[in-house]
Amino acid sequence: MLNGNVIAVTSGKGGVGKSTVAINLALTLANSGKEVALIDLDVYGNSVPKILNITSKPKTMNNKIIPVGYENIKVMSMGFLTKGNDPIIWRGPMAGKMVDHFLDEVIWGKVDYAILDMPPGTGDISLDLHNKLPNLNEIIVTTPHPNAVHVAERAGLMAKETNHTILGVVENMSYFTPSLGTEKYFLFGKDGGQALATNLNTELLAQIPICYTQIDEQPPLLINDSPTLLEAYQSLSDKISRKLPVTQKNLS
Ligand SMILES: Nc1ncnc2c1ncn2[C@@H]1O[C@H](COP(=O)(O)OP(=O)(O)OP(=O)(O)O)[C@@H](O)[C@H]1O
Repeated sequence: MLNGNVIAVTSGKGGVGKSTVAINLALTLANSGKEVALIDLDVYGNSVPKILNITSKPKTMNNKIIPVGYENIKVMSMGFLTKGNDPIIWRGPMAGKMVDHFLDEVIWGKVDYAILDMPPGTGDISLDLHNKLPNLNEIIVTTPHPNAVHVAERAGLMAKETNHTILGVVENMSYFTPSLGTEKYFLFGKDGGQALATNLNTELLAQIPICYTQIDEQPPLLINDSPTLLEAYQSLSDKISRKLPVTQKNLS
C-alpha cells in the first residue's frame, strides 16, 4: 500500500509539461535524500518510461509488483505493461482498476513522497483518485497562456470541491532567454501562473523557463541536463519539503 505524502501533479490541458514537472520534482526530492515514488497515472497518454528512457519491465513477487528503479526513485507506469507503443483502449472502470493496482498491489516500501503524474483534465481517473485518496495534495501545472490557465482553473476547482490540499501552481514554459542574453521573452503571455494562483487562493510555487539547446537537439528535459532546470526544481522541491515535512509516520 502506498504511504507517505501523496502529491498529484495535475493540469487542465495536455502538453503543458505535467509529466516533465512530476519527473523533475521526483528526482530533485530524491537527490535531497528523500524516498520517492513516481507513479505515471496518465493511463492513455503515459510518457514517463519514454522521457526516462526506461526499457526494463517491473518484476513480480508473491503476485505483487516490484516497481522499476530509476536512479534513486521507484517508478510505475502503465507504459511498462504494454507492448511497445501499443495504444491503451480501455473504458473508464478498467483504467480505474489499474489505478487501484498501482496504489495497492505494488511493493512500494518506505515512501516519503509519492508523486502522481495525472492524466490531463477532470476525467474518470482523476475523479476516482479524488475519491480514493482523500488526503491528496495537488500541484497545478499551467503555461502562462490564458487558455491553459482557464482550463487549469477547472482542475483546481475540482481539487477544492473534493477538499484536497492545493500546494500551489507551477508555471511552466514561463519565458525564454537566449543563450547570449539575459532578457526574458514571454512567448506564451505573462503572469498567467500568478493569475491562476490568485484565483485558486494559493501560491505560485515556481516559474520554469523554456529550456533549449541547439536547434537540432532535443530540449533538455531533466535536471541533470540543465543547470537552469536544476535551480528551478531545487527551489520547488525545497518549498514542497517545507509544506509537507517528512513525519515519523512516513519513516515506519
Ligand atoms: N520548460 C520546458 N522547456 C522546454 N520544453 C518543455 C518544457 N517543459 C516541457 N517541455 C516539453 O513540452 C512537451 C510536453 O511536456 P509533457 O509531456 O511534460 O507535458 P504533459 O502536460 O505531461 O503532456 P500530456 O498531458 O500530453 O502527457 C514535451 O515535449 C516536453 O519536452
